Amino acid sequence: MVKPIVAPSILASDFANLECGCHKVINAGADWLHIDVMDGHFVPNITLGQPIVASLRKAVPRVGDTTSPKPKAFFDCHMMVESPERWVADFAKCGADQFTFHYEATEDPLALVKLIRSHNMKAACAIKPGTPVDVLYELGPHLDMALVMTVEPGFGGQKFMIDMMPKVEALRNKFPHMNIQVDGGLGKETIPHAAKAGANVIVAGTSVFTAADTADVISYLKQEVSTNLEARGLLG
Ligand SMILES: O=C(CO)[C@H](O)[C@H](O)COP(=O)(O)O
Repeated sequence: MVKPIVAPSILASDFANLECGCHKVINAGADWLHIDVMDGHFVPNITLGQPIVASLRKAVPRVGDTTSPKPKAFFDCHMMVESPERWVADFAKCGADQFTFHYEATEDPLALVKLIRSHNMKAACAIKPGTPVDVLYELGPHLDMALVMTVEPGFGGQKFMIDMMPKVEALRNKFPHMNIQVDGGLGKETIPHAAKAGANVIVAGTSVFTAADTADVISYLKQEVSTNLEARGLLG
C-alpha cells in the first residue's frame, strides 16, 4: 500500500524567506519538503548545501518531534551531485530524512544504499530522462523510493516530459508498494498523466510556490494521486 505525498521543491521558494515559505506550504498540506542539492558538476547549477539544510531543520523539526510547536516535515534531499557517497554523513548530520542519489553518479548503487541506511536515512535512487528504467529493476527491492525525473535535472520551471510516463508505469507494475516519485513540471495540468502512470510522490516547485491558493494546488495533486491509487487497489 502507498500514500499520496506532495513534496514542494524549495528551489522555487524565496530563499530570503525560506522558513516562512516552508511553514506556508506545510500548513497548506504539504507532506515533505523536497530539497534540491546541486553541485555545479553533476548539473550545471549550484543551489544549497548542508549549512542551509541544518538551519532549515531548526525551523522545521522532524515529524514526531514533540518538543517544538513549529510545523514539521520530512526532508527529502535530492542530491544532484557527483560522488554522492561523500555527502552521506554530512547530510545525515544536518537533518536529512531521505537521501536520493542519482544512478548516473555512482559506480556501486547497492553499497551506497547500505551506507545511507547505516546513517539512519531512507535511501532513494533517481534516474535522468536519458537513463532506461530497467537499471532500477535489480536495485528496486533495496530502495525506499525511486525517482523518475520528468525534466533534465538542474533547473526549476521546465516543461514536464510526458514521455517519461512509461518508466513510471513499468516501476509501478514491478514494485506495487514502493514510493515512486516524479520531479519536474508537475502541476494541475500535468498531474493526471503522472497519477495515471502510478506515481505517488509528487515534487512540485513552481506550481506550489507561485500558486494564488497553495492549499488548493496541494489538495488537487493529492486527490489525483489518491483516485488513481485507489483504482489500482494500492491506496493505503
Ligand atoms: O529537481 C529539480 C530540478 O532539477 C526540481 O525539483 C524540479 O524541477 C521541480 O521544479 P518545478 O516544479 O518548478 O519544475
